[in-house]
Amino acid sequence: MFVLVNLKTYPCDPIEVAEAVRDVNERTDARLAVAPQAAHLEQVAETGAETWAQHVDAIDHGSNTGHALAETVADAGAVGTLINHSERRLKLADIDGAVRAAERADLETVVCANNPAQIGAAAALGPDAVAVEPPELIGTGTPVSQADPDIVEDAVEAAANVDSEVSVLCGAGISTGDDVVAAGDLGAEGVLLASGVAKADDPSAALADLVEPL
Ligand SMILES: O=C[C@H](O)COP(=O)(O)O
Repeated sequence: MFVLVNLKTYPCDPIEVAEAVRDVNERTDARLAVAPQAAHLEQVAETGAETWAQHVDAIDHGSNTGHALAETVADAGAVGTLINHSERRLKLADIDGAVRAAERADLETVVCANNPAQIGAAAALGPDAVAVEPPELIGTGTPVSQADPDIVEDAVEAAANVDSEVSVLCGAGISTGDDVVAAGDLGAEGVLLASGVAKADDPSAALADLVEPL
């Protein structure tokens, strides 16, 4: 299972979380990665944790201001990027452009979507993975794998119908090892989570709990 921890703009210490991701990753068969804010990418990557960007733009080098260029994100040490997170929604053409930009910079891609229909459309753009996240469950602590298992199974089916090479992650409310196991039982190959780790008093213990049953 792939466990991708998005730090959003939570007021956590990105280095503390990244070191915990690195250390827990060494003790499990699961794959752990962390997605800090853009300004923290380099410091986080230097810890040795697998580092992802939260977003890249559909742009190339040139006359662009206030954007995230995929090559710069990769230079900072990121190996992958989220695209179209529920809190950073893009138009379809910009999702496509961001996937192409990430490919150009050799970044792995996870395109987020709200529901199975959008997952099918996202998979058609050829990312490495898609992540289904019902927006109403994000940050609630109520796991999607428990509150809405059908959405995960339907997303897995929708992606497979379009491109069987595209992996499916699920997210929203995931905070325990049981949630991760339930996601896997529904066909997800990974989970995307944030508050369960970023808001935890002890991020290292929260991460250890997440991967303990894997
Ligand atoms: O990127 C992470 C997702 O939006 C899930 O957030 P959450 O784990 O706080 O529900």
